[in-house]
Amino acid sequence: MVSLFLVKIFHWVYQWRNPKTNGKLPPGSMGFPFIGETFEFFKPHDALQFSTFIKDRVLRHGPVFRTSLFGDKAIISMDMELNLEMAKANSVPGVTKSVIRLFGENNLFLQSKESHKHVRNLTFQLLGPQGLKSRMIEDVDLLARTYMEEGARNGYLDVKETSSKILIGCLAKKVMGEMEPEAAKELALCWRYFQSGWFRFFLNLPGTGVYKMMKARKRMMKLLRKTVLTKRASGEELGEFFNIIFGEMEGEGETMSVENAVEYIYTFFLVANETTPRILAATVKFISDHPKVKQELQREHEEIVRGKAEKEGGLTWEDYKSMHFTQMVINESLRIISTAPTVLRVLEHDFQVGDYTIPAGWTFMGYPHIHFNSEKYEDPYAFNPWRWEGKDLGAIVSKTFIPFGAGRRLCVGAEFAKMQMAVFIHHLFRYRWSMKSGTTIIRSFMLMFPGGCDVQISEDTEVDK
Ligand code: HEM
Repeated sequence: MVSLFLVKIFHWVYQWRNPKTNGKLPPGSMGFPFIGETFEFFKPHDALQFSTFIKDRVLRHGPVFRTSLFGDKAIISMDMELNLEMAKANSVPGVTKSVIRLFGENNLFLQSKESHKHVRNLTFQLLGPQGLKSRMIEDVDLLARTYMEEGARNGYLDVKETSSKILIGCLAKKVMGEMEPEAAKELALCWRYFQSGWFRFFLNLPGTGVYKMMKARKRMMKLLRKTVLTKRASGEELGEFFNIIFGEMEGEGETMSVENAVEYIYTFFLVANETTPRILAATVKFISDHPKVKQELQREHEEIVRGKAEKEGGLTWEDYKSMHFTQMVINESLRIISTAPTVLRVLEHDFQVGDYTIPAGWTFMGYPHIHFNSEKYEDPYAFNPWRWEGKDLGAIVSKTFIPFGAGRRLCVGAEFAKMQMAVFIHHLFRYRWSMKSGTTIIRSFMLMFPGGCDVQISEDTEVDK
């Protein structure tokens, strides 16, 4: 009996380590059953370098190898051509089971090609250049100014947290219109439970990050749903986003159910909050570490302030577009901090790569290794915004630059993120500021700041005072 059990176990382990395919799999190892190589993959590392997990395997197996992460079979690729091909050929997002649970099984971003196309078009109306210009920049500007002033009064501000507050504040207003103070408070509270690390574990067990996130999700969805239904019943104005989503602006019929609309909006809150604040905090750290960059930014932003007829005049879209050096800094920061995969897909069909076959159903994770190719970027590990001089700063994707992914799942919030970062930097440079010494950036898939990411600013150091 025992020996039969052992044979079964060995067989199971053998099958796990040698998955069946229609061809030859790329080299690699699958680790332990179920857990795979997840823990090694997540070991924290210097954020400006690829992890030892990746480096070791590239040395051992070459730029394309197999592994198992988060309970799924996966292919990791450092090959840019393959990454772009996969991004174009596949439209199913490569997200973990915990992420699917969090985003909602019926989330339109995860549904059929048609619904995905529809939400992308819709998002473009909300967050594309026209939407940002006409309805976003003003709010981001006002919130950034307000929080910066608050920080100056306190003597410091946490960059990640402040960026998060700006994002949530701005999205909440666009989504809900004027919100009951109680509801706004409750919405802010939900974020406390949205901790990093939630995507790692695929089991929703009490005490885990996933469990807390799922609870927060439920609360937030309930709140959004209630606000929408109450406002609609009383004929009160919803925010501009819901007006557009429900097609009321153009006097069209309803295009999306309340349920789907709430889930769609929730996706923004979640994704936006997990990305921009971290990248922005890293960018501020890079600026702080490079005095010449800081000096050039100071010059650019002082010039914008000087050019204003009124000192307190808000930023315009033209001001934003005139921030050339700031945009060079943002691009450089996005390039150098991209030490994580940016093209994530589940393969829809078997895919042939040279002698190897990548099976349908496997997760594909494409790393932007090209960002560190010395033929494309001289001295690639150096933070040098001037390398972007004369380049198209508006492009969010190219053959050598994929911080926002590529193809059919290219980030829909890229323009919004870049604008928010630029506006934040502008307001930061209204003060003489310094980053708290000892700030470090590590990566455990996501960017982390173990010592925090505070900057010291004060009212006395306001430029032009
Ligand atoms: C600097 C900040 C950001 C970075 C680096 C970033 C990066 C990415 C990446 C790498 C992808 C996957 C693309 C792929 O697999 O090809 C993605 C997708 C996505 N991002 Fe962003 N993102 C950022 C900010 C935002 C913001 C602010 C929002 C929303 C307001 C947003 C919404 C989304 C959505 C909805 C998707 C899924 C798109 C789809 O499946 O069609 N992102 N992002």
